[in-house]
Amino acid sequence: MFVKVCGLSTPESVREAVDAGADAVGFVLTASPREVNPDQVRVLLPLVPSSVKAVGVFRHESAADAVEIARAAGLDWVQLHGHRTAEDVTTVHDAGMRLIRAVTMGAGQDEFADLGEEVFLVDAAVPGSGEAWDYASVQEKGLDGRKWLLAGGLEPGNVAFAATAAGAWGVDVSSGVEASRGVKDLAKIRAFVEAAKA
Ligand SMILES: O=C(O)c1ccccc1NCC(=O)[C@H](O)[C@H](O)COP(=O)(O)O
Repeated sequence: MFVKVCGLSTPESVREAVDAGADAVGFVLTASPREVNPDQVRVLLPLVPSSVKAVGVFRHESAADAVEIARAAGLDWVQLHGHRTAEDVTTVHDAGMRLIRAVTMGAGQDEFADLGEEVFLVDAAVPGSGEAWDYASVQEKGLDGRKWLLAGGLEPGNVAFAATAAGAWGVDVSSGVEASRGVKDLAKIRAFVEAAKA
Protein backbone atom coordinates (compact mmCIF):
# COMPACT_ATOMS: atom_id res chain seq x y z
CA MET A 1 0.00 0.00 0.00
CA PHE A 2 1.41 3.37 -1.09
CA VAL A 3 1.15 5.92 1.74
CA LYS A 4 1.31 9.70 1.43
CA VAL A 5 1.32 11.94 4.48
CA CYS A 6 0.22 15.45 3.59
CA GLY A 7 0.36 18.91 5.13
CA LEU A 8 3.78 18.61 6.73
CA SER A 9 5.46 21.79 7.91
CA THR A 10 8.06 20.90 10.53
CA PRO A 11 11.32 18.91 10.49
CA GLU A 12 9.93 16.60 13.20
CA SER A 13 6.84 15.65 11.22
CA VAL A 14 8.83 15.10 8.02
CA ARG A 15 11.34 12.90 9.87
CA GLU A 16 8.55 10.89 11.49
CA ALA A 17 6.71 10.28 8.22
CA VAL A 18 9.90 9.21 6.44
CA ASP A 19 11.10 7.07 9.33
CA ALA A 20 7.69 5.38 9.68
CA GLY A 21 7.87 4.34 6.01
CA ALA A 22 5.75 6.86 4.10
CA ASP A 23 6.19 6.66 0.30
CA ALA A 24 5.36 10.32 -0.26
CA VAL A 25 5.10 13.51 1.74
CA GLY A 26 2.99 16.53 0.83
CA PHE A 27 3.62 20.24 1.32
CA VAL A 28 0.57 22.50 1.00
CA LEU A 29 1.59 25.51 -1.08
CA THR A 30 -1.90 27.01 -1.21
CA ALA A 31 -4.17 28.80 1.26
CA SER A 32 -4.63 26.43 4.21
CA PRO A 33 -3.97 26.14 7.94
CA ARG A 34 -1.08 23.92 6.72
CA GLU A 35 0.29 26.35 4.19
CA VAL A 36 4.04 26.55 3.81
CA ASN A 37 6.06 28.71 1.43
CA PRO A 38 8.74 27.57 -1.01
CA ASP A 39 11.56 28.68 1.28
CA GLN A 40 10.20 26.52 4.11
CA VAL A 41 9.94 23.54 1.77
CA ARG A 42 13.55 24.01 0.66
CA VAL A 43 14.64 23.76 4.30
CA LEU A 44 12.62 20.55 4.82
CA LEU A 45 13.54 18.81 1.56
CA PRO A 46 16.98 17.55 2.67
CA LEU A 47 15.12 15.42 5.23
CA VAL A 48 13.32 13.57 2.43
CA PRO A 49 15.34 10.75 0.84
CA SER A 50 15.18 10.37 -2.93
CA SER A 51 13.14 7.16 -2.49
CA VAL A 52 10.28 9.23 -0.99
CA LYS A 53 8.27 11.48 -3.29
CA ALA A 54 7.94 15.10 -2.20
CA VAL A 55 4.74 16.67 -3.54
CA GLY A 56 3.58 20.30 -3.71
CA VAL A 57 -0.19 20.63 -3.19
CA PHE A 58 -2.23 23.33 -4.98
CA ARG A 59 -5.89 24.24 -5.26
CA HIS A 60 -6.75 27.63 -6.74
CA GLU A 61 -3.49 28.23 -8.58
CA SER A 62 -3.25 27.80 -12.34
CA ALA A 63 -1.12 24.88 -13.48
CA ALA A 64 1.52 27.34 -14.71
CA ASP A 65 1.68 29.07 -11.32
CA ALA A 66 1.76 25.72 -9.51
CA VAL A 67 4.72 24.63 -11.64
CA GLU A 68 6.55 27.87 -10.94
CA ILE A 69 5.94 27.69 -7.18
CA ALA A 70 6.85 23.98 -7.04
CA ARG A 71 10.06 24.71 -8.91
CA ALA A 72 10.91 27.51 -6.47
CA ALA A 73 10.37 25.01 -3.66
CA GLY A 74 12.64 22.41 -5.31
CA LEU A 75 9.78 19.95 -5.94
CA ASP A 76 9.16 17.86 -9.05
CA TRP A 77 5.72 16.47 -8.13
CA VAL A 78 2.58 18.61 -8.05
CA GLN A 79 -0.87 17.68 -6.75
CA LEU A 80 -3.63 19.74 -8.36
CA HIS A 81 -7.06 20.04 -6.76
CA GLY A 82 -10.02 21.68 -8.47
CA HIS A 83 -11.25 21.36 -12.03
CA ARG A 84 -8.36 20.77 -14.44
CA THR A 85 -8.04 20.50 -18.21
CA ALA A 86 -5.86 18.55 -20.62
CA GLU A 87 -3.83 21.76 -21.07
CA ASP A 88 -3.09 21.82 -17.34
CA VAL A 89 -1.76 18.28 -17.57
CA THR A 90 0.42 19.26 -20.53
CA THR A 91 1.72 22.30 -18.65
CA VAL A 92 2.90 20.11 -15.77
CA HIS A 93 4.43 17.44 -18.01
CA ASP A 94 6.14 19.97 -20.28
CA ALA A 95 7.80 21.38 -17.18
CA GLY A 96 9.29 17.93 -16.56
CA MET A 97 7.16 17.40 -13.47
CA ARG A 98 4.93 14.54 -12.32
CA LEU A 99 1.28 15.10 -11.52
CA ILE A 100 -1.23 13.83 -8.99
CA ARG A 101 -4.71 15.01 -10.01
CA ALA A 102 -7.27 15.21 -7.22
CA VAL A 103 -10.90 14.44 -8.05
CA THR A 104 -13.96 14.02 -5.87
CA MET A 105 -16.50 11.23 -5.99
CA GLY A 106 -18.83 13.72 -7.69
CA ALA A 107 -16.60 13.74 -10.77
CA GLY A 108 -18.23 12.17 -13.82
CA GLN A 109 -17.18 8.86 -15.33
CA ASP A 110 -15.59 10.68 -18.27
CA GLU A 111 -13.43 12.73 -15.90
CA PHE A 112 -12.17 9.51 -14.29
CA ALA A 113 -11.49 8.05 -17.74
CA ASP A 114 -9.60 11.23 -18.67
CA LEU A 115 -7.13 10.60 -15.88
CA GLY A 116 -5.54 7.93 -18.06
CA GLU A 117 -2.37 6.43 -16.66
CA GLU A 118 -1.81 9.33 -14.28
CA VAL A 119 -1.56 8.73 -10.54
CA PHE A 120 -4.64 10.37 -9.09
CA LEU A 121 -6.39 10.93 -5.80
CA VAL A 122 -10.06 10.56 -4.91
CA ASP A 123 -10.88 12.97 -2.11
CA ALA A 124 -13.75 14.39 -0.06
CA ALA A 125 -15.57 17.41 -1.49
CA VAL A 126 -13.42 19.81 0.55
CA PRO A 127 -9.73 18.82 0.53
CA GLY A 128 -7.95 18.70 3.85
CA SER A 129 -11.25 18.92 5.76
CA GLY A 130 -11.02 15.58 7.53
CA GLU A 131 -14.45 14.65 6.19
CA ALA A 132 -15.03 10.95 5.74
CA TRP A 133 -17.21 9.69 2.88
CA ASP A 134 -18.66 6.41 1.66
CA TYR A 135 -15.36 4.87 0.59
CA ALA A 136 -16.93 1.70 -0.83
CA SER A 137 -18.96 3.80 -3.29
CA VAL A 138 -15.80 4.47 -5.33
CA GLN A 139 -15.94 0.85 -6.48
CA GLU A 140 -18.66 1.94 -8.94
CA LYS A 141 -16.05 4.00 -10.79
CA GLY A 142 -14.25 0.86 -11.97
CA LEU A 143 -10.75 1.88 -10.89
CA ASP A 144 -9.30 -1.62 -10.55
CA GLY A 145 -5.71 -1.88 -11.73
CA ARG A 146 -5.18 1.88 -11.68
CA LYS A 147 -2.81 3.80 -9.42
CA TRP A 148 -4.98 5.95 -7.23
CA LEU A 149 -4.93 7.25 -3.68
CA LEU A 150 -7.89 7.29 -1.32
CA ALA A 151 -8.18 10.49 0.77
CA GLY A 152 -10.57 12.30 3.06
CA GLY A 153 -11.22 11.54 6.70
CA LEU A 154 -8.71 8.72 6.97
CA GLU A 155 -7.05 8.08 10.31
CA PRO A 156 -5.08 5.26 11.96
CA GLY A 157 -8.26 3.52 13.13
CA ASN A 158 -10.12 3.42 9.81
CA VAL A 159 -7.44 3.35 7.11
CA ALA A 160 -7.18 -0.44 6.75
CA PHE A 161 -10.95 -0.90 6.51
CA ALA A 162 -11.43 2.10 4.20
CA ALA A 163 -8.64 1.13 1.81
CA THR A 164 -9.99 -2.41 1.56
CA ALA A 165 -13.60 -1.25 1.09
CA ALA A 166 -12.53 1.14 -1.66
CA GLY A 167 -10.02 -1.19 -3.32
CA ALA A 168 -7.44 1.59 -3.17
CA TRP A 169 -3.85 1.33 -4.46
CA GLY A 170 -2.71 3.90 -1.89
CA VAL A 171 -3.88 6.30 0.79
CA ASP A 172 -3.33 9.95 1.66
CA VAL A 173 -3.87 11.61 5.04
CA SER A 174 -3.63 14.98 6.68
CA SER A 175 -6.30 15.79 9.30
CA GLY A 176 -6.31 12.26 10.72
CA VAL A 177 -2.70 12.56 11.87
CA GLU A 178 -3.13 15.94 13.59
CA ALA A 179 -3.47 16.94 17.24
CA SER A 180 -5.35 20.07 16.13
CA ARG A 181 -5.97 21.72 12.75
CA GLY A 182 -2.57 22.15 11.08
CA VAL A 183 -0.55 20.64 13.93
CA LYS A 184 0.75 17.16 13.20
CA ASP A 185 0.82 14.47 15.92
CA LEU A 186 3.95 12.34 15.54
CA ALA A 187 2.47 9.25 17.18
CA LYS A 188 -0.56 9.41 14.87
CA ILE A 189 1.68 9.71 11.80
CA ARG A 190 3.50 6.54 12.80
CA ALA A 191 0.30 4.71 13.73
CA PHE A 192 -1.27 5.67 10.40
CA VAL A 193 1.64 4.50 8.26
CA GLU A 194 1.89 1.25 10.21
CA ALA A 195 -1.85 0.59 9.97
CA ALA A 196 -1.88 1.30 6.24
CA LYS A 197 1.13 -0.90 5.57
CA ALA A 198 -0.04 -3.79 7.80
O1 LIG B 1 -4.72 20.42 3.57
C1 LIG B 1 -5.30 21.39 3.11
O2 LIG B 1 -5.72 22.31 3.84
C2 LIG B 1 -5.53 21.53 1.64
C3 LIG B 1 -5.96 22.73 1.13
C4 LIG B 1 -6.20 22.87 -0.22
C5 LIG B 1 -5.98 21.81 -1.08
C6 LIG B 1 -5.55 20.58 -0.57
C7 LIG B 1 -5.34 20.43 0.77
N1 LIG B 1 -4.95 19.24 1.30
C8 LIG B 1 -4.92 18.05 0.53
C9 LIG B 1 -4.62 16.90 1.40
O3 LIG B 1 -4.06 17.01 2.45
C10 LIG B 1 -5.03 15.54 0.98
O4 LIG B 1 -5.03 15.42 -0.39
C11 LIG B 1 -6.37 15.15 1.52
O5 LIG B 1 -7.34 16.06 1.10
C12 LIG B 1 -6.32 14.97 2.99
O6 LIG B 1 -7.61 14.98 3.57
P1 LIG B 1 -7.82 14.81 5.13
O7 LIG B 1 -6.96 13.66 5.56
O8 LIG B 1 -9.27 14.54 5.26
O9 LIG B 1 -7.40 16.07 5.78
